[in-house]
This record gives sequence, C-alpha cells and structure tokens, in this order.
Amino acid sequence: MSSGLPEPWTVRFSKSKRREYFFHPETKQSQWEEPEGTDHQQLKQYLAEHPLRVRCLHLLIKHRDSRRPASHRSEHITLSKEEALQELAAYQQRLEQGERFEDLARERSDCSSFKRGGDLGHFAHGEMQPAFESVAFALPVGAVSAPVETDSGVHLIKRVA
Ligand SMILES: O=C(N[C@H](Cc1nc2ccccc2[nH]1)C(=O)O)c1cc2ccccc2s1
Repeated sequence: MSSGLPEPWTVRFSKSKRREYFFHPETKQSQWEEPEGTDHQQLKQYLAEHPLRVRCLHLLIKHRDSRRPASHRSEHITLSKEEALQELAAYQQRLEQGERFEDLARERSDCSSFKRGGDLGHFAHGEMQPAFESVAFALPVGAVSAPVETDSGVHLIKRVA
C-alpha cells in the first residue's frame, strides 16, 4: 500500500518532538509539513496500518551466551539457551491458562523493565534489536509472540499499543 507521499519521501517518528516528520533520503532534507503533492487521506490510512511506534511488554530469560549474562536476579547466569527456551515455554503455558503477562514478567524477566511488568514503553524502528523489532511491529495489538531470540536472550513479547 502506498503511503500517499511523493517518491522518495518517507515518514519517520521524532522522539524529541513525539510526532511524525518527513524525510527525503536523497537530499537528506527533513520537515514537519507534509511534502507538496501528498495524498493526505492515503497517508492517514497508511499510518493507521503501519504505525511508526509500538508499545510492548516483554519477558526476557537470559542464558550463558547472552550479551550480558547477568541481571537483578543473578550476578552470573549459567542457564543454557535450551534450558532458557524450556523455561520460557512454561511461561507461555501459564499465559494460555490466563495469568497476566505483567505478573509473569515481574516474576521472571531478566530485563530491568521487570519492575514495570516488562513494559518497554513506545519505541520506533531502529530502537530495539532487529529480531525484536520485526516481531514487535508484526504483532497485532494484544497478541503475544512465539519465543524470540536476540543477543540479550530469549523473549516473549506482548504488543499493547
Ligand atoms: O535493554 C534493556 N534491558 C536489557 C535487556 C534487554 N535486551 C533487550 C532487547 C530487546 C528488547 C528489550 C530488551 N531488554 C538488560 O536489562 O540487560 C532495556 C531495559 C528497558 C527498561 C525500560 C524501557 C526500555 C528498556 S530497554
């Protein structure tokens, strides 16, 4: 689906101003206003279907090959990746039995976001590790991912916005 923007303009999200802006990848020009010739309705429809930001909760289980094999739970994580995946599968079952994602993230996540029920807040493209980002942006709101592997460990991701 077209963005409604004239080629090759793209739309991005400004974290500082918390709003979208328009970027021309050849001239490197950026501006707040919609470029000349934009189909406004099509752009609004496009943004409704291709959000520039998502908000997710996640439950991370680190293992001995994680980038930083330590967390508030353990100074030295020795779990193997296979053991971490087995433990994550048990949390998937508990979610399927109706337990709240936030409660399980608070109980078990090795990410410092555990304190907020695994809430990472809103993030745009380019802010999280690629494998995490692509799954997060592909999730429907309210859905929980299958296990996702990143350099940090193995995750379950719930998209909430
Ligand atoms: O990178 C973080 N924490 C790392 C673990 C980690 N690695 C991740 C990789 C992708 C998404 C979230 C991730 N969390 C740590 O604690 O070792 C973040 C913590 C928080 C806390 C609040 C909001 C965003 C973030 S991102």
